[in-house]
Amino acid sequence: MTTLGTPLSPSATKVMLLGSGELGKEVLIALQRLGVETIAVDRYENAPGHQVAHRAHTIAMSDPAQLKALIERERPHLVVPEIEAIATPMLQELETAGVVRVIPTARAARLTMDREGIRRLAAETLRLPTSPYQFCDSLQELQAAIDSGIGYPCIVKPVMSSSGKGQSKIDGPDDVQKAWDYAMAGGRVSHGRIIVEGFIRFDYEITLLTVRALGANGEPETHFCDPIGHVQVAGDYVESWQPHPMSAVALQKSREIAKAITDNLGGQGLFGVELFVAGDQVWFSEVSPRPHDTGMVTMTTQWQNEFELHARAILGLPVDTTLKSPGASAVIYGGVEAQGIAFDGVDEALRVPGTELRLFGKPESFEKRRMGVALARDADVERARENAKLAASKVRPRRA
Ligand SMILES: Nc1ncnc2c1ncn2[C@@H]1O[C@H](COP(=O)(O)OP(=O)(O)OP(=O)(O)O)[C@@H](O)[C@H]1O
Ligand SMILES: NCC(=O)N[C@@H]1O[C@H](COP(=O)([O-])[O-])[C@@H](O)[C@H]1O
Ligand SMILES: [Mg+2]
Repeated sequence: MTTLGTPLSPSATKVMLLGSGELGKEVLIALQRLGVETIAVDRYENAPGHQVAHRAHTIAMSDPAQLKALIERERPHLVVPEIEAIATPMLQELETAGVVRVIPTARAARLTMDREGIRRLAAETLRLPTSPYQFCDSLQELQAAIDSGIGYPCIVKPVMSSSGKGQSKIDGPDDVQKAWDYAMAGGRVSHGRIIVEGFIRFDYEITLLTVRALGANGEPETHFCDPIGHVQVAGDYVESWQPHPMSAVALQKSREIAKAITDNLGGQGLFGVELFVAGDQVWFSEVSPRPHDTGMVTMTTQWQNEFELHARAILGLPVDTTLKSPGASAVIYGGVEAQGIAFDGVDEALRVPGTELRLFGKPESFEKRRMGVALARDADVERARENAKLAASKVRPRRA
């Protein structure tokens, strides 16, 4: 049985988000709607989630001492990681000591913060199909890995990074040094290690949102959302849509892979399982043990979006993953480097039929920082894609 309390009272159910960007902001809103007391944490002031939570804290989440002190001070019932770069060994320590419950589990947060942890689990322990890969600590090791089997083209990524930071494609020997230097500069936590992956020539890639939620008997059950198709540029998502059509065989394989990896990671919550598909062949790429950026489309396509599903699942509540309407999302980048920017054209954007906008409220804009997203629903998913892109293009960020 789940019992929820009253926020800001002794009965409160308290949830702490570690990372409070655009994804955490929506989880916080979903929790607020259930009367949960929310605590938003991020590395900078006035992060999107800070603006909607009961309390906001700014700390270095990768510093175990700061993280421990804050958790001991706030004593949340649940700690919900929202980014990778967190002192996850400390979370494991606190979970083992019974101080907090980490979503979905501290082990899942630790394994997925490092590409090596999750890739070895998927490929070597669970034997899921993945791209060929090697881990390297120097430019020489990278060159040797390429020469001894990974070959060209290949992709280099820092082991600790996300949203394509530090990631680049190597087409031939001339690109190797550049890719190494870029990876060294781009990781989220300074770390000299990279993964080099053989390039998969997929027909399309999907995110399969997979929810582990408690059934009526108290046992975890797995629910799948309809597949989300997406386009990535330089390792960062620019467009997504749902549903993405798939052959019955590819869909079945995708669900089997998603079930295998999420069963192993365990706990309760929503996962974004990233898969590459060519014909009926499916490769596991990676998994987020939390809502996924490409899943923002569910804010317009599902009865319960990915953030509501996460909130419900972690609280032990039932979930419903059914589609409401086909739809699409398109990213709005900052385009300028400035604080407190203004967005022109919001009215023109919202005149595009069936559209909605989310402007995240990030205090500082960078050229390639995701500042908002346009959503569009339409019975025809291709028209939804066009409309989402059109609406996004009408929003013009500028220096205020
Ligand atoms: N081995 C590969 N072969 C072909 N394309 C790849 C490969 N690895 C990554 N990509 C492309 O780069 C994108 C980003 O890669 P990946 O998901 O590993 O990076 P990320 O930084 O963790 O991204 P995010 O945090 O946004 O999920 C993939 O969605 C895919 O389009
Ligand atoms: N692919 C992971 C992802 O999309 N994470 C989302 O981006 C935020 C960081 O944005 P920022 O770099 O602009 O601060 C994170 O807090 C999370 O919401
Ligand atoms: Mg990814």
